[in-house]
Formats: sequence, C-alpha cells, structure tokens
Amino acid sequence: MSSQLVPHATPAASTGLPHVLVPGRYDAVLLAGFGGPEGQDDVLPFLRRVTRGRNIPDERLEEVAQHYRRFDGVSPINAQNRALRAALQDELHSRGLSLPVYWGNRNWKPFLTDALTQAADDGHTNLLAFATSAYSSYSGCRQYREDLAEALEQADLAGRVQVDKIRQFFDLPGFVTTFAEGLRETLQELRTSGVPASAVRVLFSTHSIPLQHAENSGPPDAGSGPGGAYVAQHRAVAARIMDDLGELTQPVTWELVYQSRSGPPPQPWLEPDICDRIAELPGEGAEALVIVPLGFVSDHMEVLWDLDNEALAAAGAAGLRAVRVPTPGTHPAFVAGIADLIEERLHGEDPGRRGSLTPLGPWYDVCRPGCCLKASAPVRPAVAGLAP
Ligand SMILES: CC1=C(CCC(=O)O)c2cc3nc(cc4[nH]c(cc5[nH]c(cc1n2)c(C)c5CCC(=O)O)c(CCC(=O)O)c4C)C(CCC(=O)O)=C3C
Ligand SMILES: [Fe+2]
Repeated sequence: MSSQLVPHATPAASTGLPHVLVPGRYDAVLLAGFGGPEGQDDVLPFLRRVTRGRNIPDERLEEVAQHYRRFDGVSPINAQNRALRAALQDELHSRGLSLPVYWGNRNWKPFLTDALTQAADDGHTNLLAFATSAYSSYSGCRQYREDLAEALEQADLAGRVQVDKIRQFFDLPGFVTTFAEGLRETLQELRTSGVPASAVRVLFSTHSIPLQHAENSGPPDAGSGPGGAYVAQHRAVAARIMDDLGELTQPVTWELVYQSRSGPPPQPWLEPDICDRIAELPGEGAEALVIVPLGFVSDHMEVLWDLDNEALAAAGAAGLRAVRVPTPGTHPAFVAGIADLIEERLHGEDPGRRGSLTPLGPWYDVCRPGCCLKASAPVRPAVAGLAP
C-alpha cells in the first residue's frame, strides 16, 4: 500500500526539473497552522507546548503570557485559520475540485494529530499540506515537516497516510498583492494629506530568527548569501512590491526590519529591531512610516502586540505618523493563490507557468536534503523532503 504512494513523492528528476513533483493523486488538503490559545486557561499550556524541550521556566513564559492575557487569553490566529479553511473550501468547490480541507495546528487544538485522524477516518490517505508560513526557515518550513511526521506517528498513521507539503509561497502573486494593495492605499493617503514622499519610510517587518536559523534556511547549496534564503526571500519580495508601485514609491525609501525577538540575549538574532529603527528615523528626516507585516500570513499576537501596540507606540514616541497595513488573512486574492498552489501540484504544473514574482521562485515542491536545519539540534524525522 505505502509503496504505491512513493512515486508521487519523488522529484521528477527525469524531467530536468529537479524541484518539481510529478502530478499528485491527492484526496484531501490539510491546512497546517501554528495554533494559539483560546482562553486564559490555555495560555500557559500553549506556551509550554511551543517551548517544549527548551526548559523555559514558567516565570519567563508568564512574561509572554501577559500579551495574551490582555486579550482575554485569546489569540486571533485560530479564528483566522477557521475562516481561511472555510474560504479555501469554497474556492476549491467553485473550481470544481472536491478535495475536503482539514485544519490542524502544531501547537494547539485542533492539533495536527486530530486533523490527520479525522482525515483518515473519512477515508483519505493522500494529503497535501499547506503550512501558513511563507518563507524558508526552521520555524517556517522544517518544523512543520517534523511536526507532521510526529503527528502521523502519534495518530498511528505512519505508512498508511502520505503527507506532502506545498512549496514556500513568499513570492506567490496572491500573497504579495495583498501587501502591495495595503501599501498603495497608505502611500496614496499620505500623499493626499501632504506628506512629501522623501519623508516617508516603508518598514517591511518580519519575525526575527536566530542567525544560525537564517544561515541554514533553504537548501544548503542555494547560495543566497548572508542571512540565507530567509533574508533573501524577504528582500526580493519587498523590492518587487516597491518596484511595482512605480512612481508612488519615488523617492520613498524602504528597509527590512525584524520583530518579536526572543531567546537568550547572547544568542545573535536578525537585526535591526523594528522599534530601535523607528526611534532613529526622525533623525534621518522621516515624518511618516508605513509598516508592512511582510512575514505574517494573518493577524496573530505578533501583529496585534508587537506591531499594533509596541511598534506604533514607538512611532508615537518618536513623533512619527505611522500606519500598519493589513495581513493577507482571507483576502480573496490570497485564497485564490492557495487554490492555485493546490492545482499546480494536482497537475504537476511546469515551473514556468507557476505563480512566482521574484527570481528566487518558484520554490521547491520537495525540500532538498539539509533544507532549513536548526543547526544546534539533532535532526528529527520529517515528511515531504529528501533525507535528512
Ligand atoms: C519565523 C517564525 C514565525 C513565522 C512562521 C510561522 O508562522 O510559522 C513564527 C510564527 C509564530 N510564532 C508564534 C508564537 C510564538 N513563537 C515563539 C518563539 C519563536 N518563534 C520563532 C520564529 C517564528 N515564529 C522563533 C525562532 C522562536 C524562538 C524559539 C526557538 O528558538 O526555537 C514563542 C515562544 C515564546 C517566546 O520565545 O517568545 C511563541 C509563543 C505564533 C502564534 C502567535 C499567536 O498565538 O497569535 C506564530 C504564528
Ligand atoms: Fe514564533
């Protein structure tokens, strides 16, 4: 049974397109999310789960917990993913595709194991997973693959259910467009209200990650330069957005900044921090800034707290006018883009015909050996990639 499933998980090297699969015979889609708490009682158990294996004391977790507590212990992320699941299901139906869409999370209910069990009970054995994470890094790519492998074991479905994963989608038109749209509207508003373009700064913000994770992001031979594929992908997308907005962005300047750093202080993470940069901007002639949450697929705590609270407060303290543009969420263009990603896998679409707006893409269907390793940890089993 499982040997029958092997062929479609093998890259079609014979086609000369080593990063592309042959068409897949999928019978269901799995929306794989991060997960978040849905009440005060969930907060600490959720944080313990996210940080498992790292021995972080509850007192330290309680600091992060405070962010959630101010929102009654509820992260918006689950509501976002429920809505995304429903919208994607509708989109697939409207395209005449009968694949059901299941939803499970790495870190909170419904867990990946719950979703896999449900899918298997419903008779599905060939799943195509869409992880709500656009860029290459341990947290955004390999960790989903590892947690999917672990969930298959826990649900006692290893060898019976096959899970492949959709490529990283940082330069997918339906993803990029949503940010470009928000940025365009904001720049137009600023222009209308008389702020000179030379006094506007665009900060593309993404999750900081340990430098080690960044260096190891993407396949080892990708040659993406310092910061690895993670930084290169963000830069390429930001540059493309600014380019496409044409004269509206002349002479607006942009840069990539990082947020939500955690971990022990001596460990180097990607910099500069968004709030540190905001404090410096008035000295550089800025009067207004636009924050584009380029690293985030939907609203969750990093967006509501670290951007809408901390970064906007930093802007206020610096005397800057500031706007945060929306995340993709359930924007129809994004939902359609995800459906396109599913269709390209069903049809084994040629890379030349796949949605990709930067020279870095379209990214690999099957992760290369050594893709997005964490460096400091033993390698865990993972689905949807070439070993290890
Ligand atoms: C790249 C990246 C994404 C984007 C890709 C993706 O979406 O997957 C992301 C998303 C998210 N991260 C989230 C939450 C957390 N991330 C943490 C910790 C960490 N994230 C990291 C990276 C990322 N994280 C890293 C390198 C760590 C340090 C741990 C380590 O060194 O391995 C911690 C632990 C506490 C702390 O350390 O502060 C929490 C609670 C939530 C849910 C928010 C909500 O509930 O609304 C979401 C969507
Ligand atoms: Fe995180």
